[in-house]
Amino acid sequence: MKLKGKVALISGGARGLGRAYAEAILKASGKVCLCDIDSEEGFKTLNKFQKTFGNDNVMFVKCDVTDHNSFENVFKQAKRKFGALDIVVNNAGLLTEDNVRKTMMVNSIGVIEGTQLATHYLSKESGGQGGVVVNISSTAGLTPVFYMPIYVASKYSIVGYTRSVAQNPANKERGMRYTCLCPAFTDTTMFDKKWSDEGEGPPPGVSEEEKKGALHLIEATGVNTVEEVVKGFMLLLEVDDNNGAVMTVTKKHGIQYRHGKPLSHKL
Ligand SMILES: NC(=O)C1=CN([C@@H]2O[C@H](COP(=O)(O)OP(=O)(O)OC[C@H]3O[C@@H](n4cnc5c(N)ncnc54)[C@H](O)[C@@H]3O)[C@@H](O)[C@H]2O)C=CC1
Ligand SMILES: CCCCC/C=C\C=C\C(=O)C/C=C\C/C=C\CCCC(=O)O
Repeated sequence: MKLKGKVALISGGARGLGRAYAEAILKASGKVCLCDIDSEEGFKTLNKFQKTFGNDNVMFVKCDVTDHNSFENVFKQAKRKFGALDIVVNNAGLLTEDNVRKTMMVNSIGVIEGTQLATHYLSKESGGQGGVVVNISSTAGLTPVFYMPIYVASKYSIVGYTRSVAQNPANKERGMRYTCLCPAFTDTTMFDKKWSDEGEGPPPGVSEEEKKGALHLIEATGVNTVEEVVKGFMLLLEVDDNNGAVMTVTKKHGIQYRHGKPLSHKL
């Protein structure tokens, strides 16, 4: 897909990787509708982007992806402002091990409902022009990690869901493709590289013992920069014949496509 003039909706776009995906699309002369539950950060990002890319090319809508009406309102507003929608990035996510319902609601159901809304609002069948959905999972959606089993469960669900939706024979007629991006540890607020000492601390529900395991794993695997992940993300948008693609971005191996095989390492 050539990104010039294309319109993207990005959930969790106020900061971190979502904001970086948005910036990359804007730099490629696309237009972006950011949505996020954090409106303070969302409007800060909007102001910054408007200064660089112009008021006509970017908007922000406050939204909680676990509230279907709130999420659908973003699709409606984006179509109203920009007249079309071509790309949906289901990126909003959180990492906590002490609230299974919230984790599944945001990381799993938020992505599934975002995909359903994307199919409805983008599909040629319902008056759209077709387009691409990028669902954000994690390498923790392809391999077990003992200190974050709930997060892992939420991220595995996205890989299976995206692969399944991608197999629908109706996609061709609808002009839709569905892809999944699985970054390894990446240097954002969620990761907070100082969490082991003076930072915010490890995610809620992670014990001291598990913290040691996490540190060991982080040391062994390394930490992606945001730019490295954005490079993979842009490839998923730009390459047209990748329906069903699952891409990992890791410090050691860079960008790789996965074909249903589990990662080789044991954790
Ligand atoms: N940072 C990392 O190491 C990795 C992150 N990921 C995934 O990438 C995505 C983005 O992560 P980061 O940018 O690192 O995290 P982040 O914490 O910096 O950003 C996540 C954004 O999602 C928003 N959000 C959370 N709950 C929401 C809700 N209910 N409705 C709307 N927005 C909501 C937050 O307000 C925040 O702006 C997440 O899905 C995460 O699981 C995947 C692999 C590695
Ligand atoms: C205790 C948690 C530490 C902080 C982690 C913060 C964010 C992590 C987000 C993720 O999505 C986790 C990403 C990767 C972990 C999963 C597997 C590691 C193996 C990756 C590899 O082989 O390089």
